Amino acid sequence: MTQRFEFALSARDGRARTGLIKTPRGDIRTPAFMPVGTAATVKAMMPENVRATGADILLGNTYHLMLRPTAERIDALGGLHTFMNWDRPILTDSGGFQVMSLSGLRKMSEEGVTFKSHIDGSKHELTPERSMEIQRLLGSDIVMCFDECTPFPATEAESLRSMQMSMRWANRSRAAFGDRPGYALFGIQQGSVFKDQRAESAEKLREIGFEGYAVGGLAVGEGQELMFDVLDYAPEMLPDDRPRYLMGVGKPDDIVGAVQRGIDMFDCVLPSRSGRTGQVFTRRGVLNIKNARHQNDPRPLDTECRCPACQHYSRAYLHHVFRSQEIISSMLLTWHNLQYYQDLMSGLRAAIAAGDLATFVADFHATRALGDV
Ligand SMILES: CNc1nc2cc3c(=O)[nH]c(N)nc3c(CCc3ccccc3)c2[nH]1
Repeated sequence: MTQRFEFALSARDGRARTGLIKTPRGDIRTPAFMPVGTAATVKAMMPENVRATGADILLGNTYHLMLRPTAERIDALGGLHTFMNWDRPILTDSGGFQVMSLSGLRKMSEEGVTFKSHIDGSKHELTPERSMEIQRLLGSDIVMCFDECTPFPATEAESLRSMQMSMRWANRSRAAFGDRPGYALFGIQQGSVFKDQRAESAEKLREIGFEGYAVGGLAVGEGQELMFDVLDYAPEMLPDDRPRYLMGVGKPDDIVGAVQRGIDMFDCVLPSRSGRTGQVFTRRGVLNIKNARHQNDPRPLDTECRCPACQHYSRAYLHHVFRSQEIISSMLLTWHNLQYYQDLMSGLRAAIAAGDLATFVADFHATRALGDV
């Protein structure tokens, strides 16, 4: 086990890369999908079962945990790893994105953001310094800079102002983070869909220096085509030898396209959240188990899947427990969707290592086009 945070690339295929992030709490195989554990739990999953799907790292959330149960209480109880019984790496977001998407009444300034809790209306403040302190109290292994995710659409002027404030906040985040061997601080590139601004942001982050870099400001409603247009140049503006994390992405085909464009790390609520609404990901596309067409179907969700849902239950059963709003429905569908995502990532890693990513991607799309999900 290393006491340092290291990233080693083991193979490349075009712009795609596969490698390993080594941390004191364990290794992360890249390209990696990181399940979201917002309130110190991946909903409907026990941590050992999240690990069983193949996940090497989980995500936590500064915004949610600072409101409830508070970072100070989690720290007093031994930190987030002990608190949620996950001893492998945890990445936490810095909170700004969630404030803008969840909180009531908020005021932005150069200092940071003040807002009212969506839980009880109490007043709170987040600044780069406070965000670093919260993430330190939580004990997260990968800390994200406090930034503003520029809303989409934004004019060039709005985007430039927002990005430049995020870069000043990145400076303050780096200063407040301090010297913490084995822990990593990731910078977040902004600049919306403007190439020159993405370049300016990347240069500023490189100047400051981070252990990893995120492409922020995407998956905010711009659509896949525009996202891929940005990814055609933005990732490669970031240091080649450090992990690149595309925040909030995404659907399986978003991930495949982003891996082809040089992204190493992903997070998305889709597999867990949509699982609870009956949406199921399979190699032949997406189905919704709520549909009456499944009520007599004895087949598993996906014949190639090794998860408990596919090994022991029929579509008919899963339809029944979903319709009956049984708790096991959320458990089995979440497990299956997370397993599907992890199997997709291990397929991508193997394909890059073998130098035949193009074949993998062609098969991925062809299988989904077969229909008959
Ligand atoms: C769904 N789309 C989406 N686009 C995002 C852009 C940004 C961005 O530009 N800056 C930051 N800081 N976060 C972003 C997030 C949240 C990702 C997250 C959620 C939960 C836990 C850990 C991490 C985003 N999510």
